[in-house]
Amino acid sequence: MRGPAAPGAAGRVGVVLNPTSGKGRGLKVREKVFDGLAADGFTVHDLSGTDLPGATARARTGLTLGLDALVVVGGDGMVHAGVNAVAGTGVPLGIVSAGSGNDIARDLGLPVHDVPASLAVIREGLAARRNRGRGPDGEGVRMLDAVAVSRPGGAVDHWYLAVLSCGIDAAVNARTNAMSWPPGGARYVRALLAELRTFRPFGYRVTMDGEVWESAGTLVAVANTRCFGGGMRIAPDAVPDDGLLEVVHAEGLTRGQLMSVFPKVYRGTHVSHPAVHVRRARSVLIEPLPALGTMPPMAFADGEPLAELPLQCDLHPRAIGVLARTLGA
Ligand SMILES: Nc1ncnc2c1ncn2[C@@H]1O[C@H](COP(=O)(O)OP(=O)(O)OP(=O)(O)O)[C@@H](O)[C@H]1O
Repeated sequence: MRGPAAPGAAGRVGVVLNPTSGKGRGLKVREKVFDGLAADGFTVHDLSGTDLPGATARARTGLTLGLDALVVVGGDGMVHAGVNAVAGTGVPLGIVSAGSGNDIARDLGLPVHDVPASLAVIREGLAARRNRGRGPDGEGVRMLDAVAVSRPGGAVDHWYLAVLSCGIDAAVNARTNAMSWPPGGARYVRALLAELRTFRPFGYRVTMDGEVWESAGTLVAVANTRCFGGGMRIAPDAVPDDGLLEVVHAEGLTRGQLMSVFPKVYRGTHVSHPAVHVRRARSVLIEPLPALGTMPPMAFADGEPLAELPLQCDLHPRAIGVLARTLGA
């Protein structure tokens, strides 16, 4: 059995924990995470905040401590915060998944709702990295593409790792967040039904590496990984380290078509519907096109509200290192 490692011998990590993630799971696992990292020989800095922007800001500031890794504890929103802190810095991200959906951890093959297994990945990943020298890549760290989001022609405002969407799903998300009743999942269903009742297609112009698509549409999603929304395979063939984004767009579906296509998203079979199109690109500009439909909703990325259109998404190959299982382990 492993005994406790000497304090600080394994390195220095910052931890950003969301106590509200997974309906309070984040708070429940708090002690286990902090005690576990200390027992593994890490010096641990608590960089948690009181909300998502606060957590992101504290994580960014914490990087000046000279961290060997930033560890996020929570769901996809916390991975989003971590990505916004470490993108392009060379500091790897450790993920302890304690959220509701955990789409990113699942897509990357990381443990879900298993703190000891997540801590083992972090410990072993950093040990493998130490043994190989501190280069950006190598065993223990998986380099992934990340997506920079900006206003057209502007500076980078945000990063994301998984999926940006400004379709009906984003409208449902926004409506759910604005409701205080009923509790739990029923709120999402109620918002979905309300959105379907009043749905009129959005007007989009999407420019993908110069190719332009203009249409009344139901959804535009720009995906680096496969899933969003707790297991919906919106881009079933997306690969987060292939240097390409998958752009999924659905034409202006009728309510009936929507009801039949929606369940297929869980298996990823919606992409064979004749009104659903998938393109690969590195650079994607999404603009509202009022002549063809209503104003698309605010974009969500990694499940978090991001910004109104127009938005430019640019793929940056291998911009993020995520602590992952050592090959062969
Ligand atoms: N102290 C906090 N730190 C970070 N985020 C917080 C905090 N308090 C509330 N939040 C909110 O928690 C949300 C992110 O939650 P997170 O993604 O970690 O868990 P989840 O939503 O349960 O899981 P998933 O996104 O995987 O479904 C954000 O929308 C954020 O506004």
